[in-house]
Amino acid sequence: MKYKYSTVLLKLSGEALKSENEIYSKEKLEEIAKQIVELANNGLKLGIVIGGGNIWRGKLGADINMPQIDADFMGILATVMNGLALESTIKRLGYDKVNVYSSLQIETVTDDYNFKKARLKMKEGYISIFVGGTGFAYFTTDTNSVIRAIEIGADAVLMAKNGVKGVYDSDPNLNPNAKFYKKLTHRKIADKQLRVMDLTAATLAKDAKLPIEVFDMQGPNNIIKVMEGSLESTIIEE
Ligand SMILES: Nc1ncnc2c1ncn2[C@@H]1O[C@H](COP(=O)(O)OP(=O)(O)O)[C@@H](O)[C@H]1O
Ligand SMILES: O=c1ccn([C@@H]2O[C@H](COP(=O)(O)OP(=O)(O)O)[C@@H](O)[C@H]2O)c(=O)[nH]1
Repeated sequence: MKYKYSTVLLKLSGEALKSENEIYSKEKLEEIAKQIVELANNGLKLGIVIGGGNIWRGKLGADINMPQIDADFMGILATVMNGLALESTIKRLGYDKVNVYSSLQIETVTDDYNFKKARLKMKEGYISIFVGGTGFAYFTTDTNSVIRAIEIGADAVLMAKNGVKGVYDSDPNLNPNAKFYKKLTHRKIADKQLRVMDLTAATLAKDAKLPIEVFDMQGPNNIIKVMEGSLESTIIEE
C-alpha cells in the first residue's frame, strides 16, 4: 500500500487507550496496535509518542497540594506505563521489532536512546516508542512529539485526536457552528490560540518547517486511512 509518508511520528494521547472506567481498554490497545503493525509491515517507518492522560496529568497535582514539578514527573512516569502497554500489545500481535526509548533512564524496561541509533533501527523496520516526554517538567508530550519527529527525520507529525476530525476556529464540542480548517499555517495556530497543541510545540514545528496532520483516530482503521490520504483531516504547514 502506498502511504503519503515514508517516516512519521504518530502522537497518541493517553485518552486513546482508556475505557469507560479503566486506564486501559484491551480492545482499544489492540485496535491501535493492529493498525501500527499493518503500517510497519507495509514499510512505513514509525515513531510513536504516547501521552499519559489516561493515568495522570500534572495539572491534577494542585488537587492534592502537590508542587507542579513533582506532579509533572508522575505524568512522565504515566507515559512510560502507556508505552510498555503498547509495546506489549504490538509484540503480542507478532511484531517483535519494537524499541521503547525513555527520556528517563529505566534500564530494566526501556532502551537507551540516541537519535542516530534510532534512525538506523527504524531503517531495519523497528518501531520506536518514545516515552517519558521531554524528561522535563512544565512540558507536554506534544512538544516531545515535535522534538522526536525532528530527530528521526519524520516527514510529519500525525496528531491523533479522540472524536475530533481536526482543527476548528473554536472548540467544536462547545460551538456547533465552529468552522473546520482543512489547511492551516503553524503561525495561525499560535496567533489564533487554537487549542490543538501547546504553543511550544507549534512554535518548534514552525521553526523546523515540520508539517503536522491532525486527525480523528476514532473510526475503523483511521490511522491507516490517514496514512493513505483517504481521511479528512487538518494539515498544518507553512
Ligand atoms: N480549535 C480547536 N479545534 C479542535 N479541537 C479543539 C479546539 N479547541 C478546543 N478543542 C478541544 O480540544 C479537544 C482535544 O483536546 P486534547 O487535549 O488535544 O485531546 P487529546 O487528549 O485527544 O490530545 C477536542 O476534543 C476539542 O473539544
Ligand atoms: O515532557 C513532558 C511530557 C509530559 N509531562 C507530564 O506528563 C503529563 C502527561 O502528558 P500529556 O498531558 O502530554 O499526555 P496526553 O494529554 O497526551 O495524554 C503531562 O500532563 C505533564 O504533567 C511532562 O511534565 N513533561
